[in-house]
Amino acid sequence: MSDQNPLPPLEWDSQGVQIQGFSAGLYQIEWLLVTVVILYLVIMGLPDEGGLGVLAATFAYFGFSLLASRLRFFGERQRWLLAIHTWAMIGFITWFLYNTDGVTGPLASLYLLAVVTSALTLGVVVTMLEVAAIAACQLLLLHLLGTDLLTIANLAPVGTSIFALLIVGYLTASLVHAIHVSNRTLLQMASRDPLTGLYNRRAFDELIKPIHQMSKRSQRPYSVIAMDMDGLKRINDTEGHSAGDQAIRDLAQRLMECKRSSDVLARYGGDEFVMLLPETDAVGSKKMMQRLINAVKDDKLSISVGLAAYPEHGNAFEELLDQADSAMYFSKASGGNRVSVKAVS
Ligand SMILES: Nc1nc2c(ncn2[C@@H]2O[C@H](COP(=O)(O)OP(=O)(O)OP(=O)(O)O)[C@@H](O)[C@H]2O)c(=O)[nH]1
Repeated sequence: MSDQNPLPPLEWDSQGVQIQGFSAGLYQIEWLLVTVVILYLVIMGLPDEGGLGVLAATFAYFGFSLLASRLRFFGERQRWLLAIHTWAMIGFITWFLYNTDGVTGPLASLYLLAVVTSALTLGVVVTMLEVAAIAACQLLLLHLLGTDLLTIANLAPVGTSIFALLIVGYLTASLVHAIHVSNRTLLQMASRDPLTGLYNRRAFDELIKPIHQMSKRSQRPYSVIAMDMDGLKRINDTEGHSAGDQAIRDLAQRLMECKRSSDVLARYGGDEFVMLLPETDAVGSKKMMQRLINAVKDDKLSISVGLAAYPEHGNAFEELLDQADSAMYFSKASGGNRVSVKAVS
């Protein structure tokens, strides 16, 4: 039915989507870190003390990253599992620095990779905590390397680099948060009908795909409902366009109240609504629609309804929607305010 680009999941956790999209970038950052470390070791040679340890840690870290990228058992949508990646990164960098040029050398800026990874995916608070963890690691390193922690001259370089990490982490995480917010707003605008707040046609066409696939696999039924309001033009002509708008909103409200939470409801256009009822055959959905017709009568509204069910009326969603549509036109031609299951030629 629709060749448009697929939407992200509609009830999306924008940060979750961001994390998912970022997973490829995460491995690139990890492998960049390993490349920098190996380049350093090739150019500078293995450190006299702990050289083998550094080499072993580098291979272990690379193996961890490779395994995570191949097996995908970390499932980057889960934030705390992604946090494990950044902790592993911080631990590896700390071990590397311990065995090479310590906290005060240029290699300490490798911590930026962990901070940026965290800021892109885990938000401001977690990133600030990660910077605190990096500060603790740096102080521990200074202590292990025998530096006097009580002198300002020794602490100043660490303080400066931590301050820089804080700024980079905070600004990056804030920027990413702003992008989440605007993405969420854009998605809302692209997937909702502004008058009723229901899903629009594009969103509906995307949402029904997984339901159709699931029913096909399990051979469980589902029903497609086409609904059209009766007499909207008359309301517009006699009471004005805003009364027509209100009638559409009232109907949408009723439909929302009557449907189950698993049912997918959308305004398809004008005074036309569609609904998909998972796990419901034609008999069940006809009963439900009859109840709905009675319920909208209380609002002095009337609808014509047509329905078709999978698999009894067709195997493709488009076919079912066509069947439901022609059944709806049959209801309309029969005087409206009724539900029909199959169109009569
Ligand atoms: N107020 C309002 N009117 C709309 C909206 N969208 C479409 N319409 C109008 O609704 C009317 C629908 O006309 P018809 O398709 O003939 O529907 P009807 O008057 O309900 O007639 P039947 O469907 O035959 O019962 C048209 O005049 C459209 O301009 C909307 O968002 N708000």
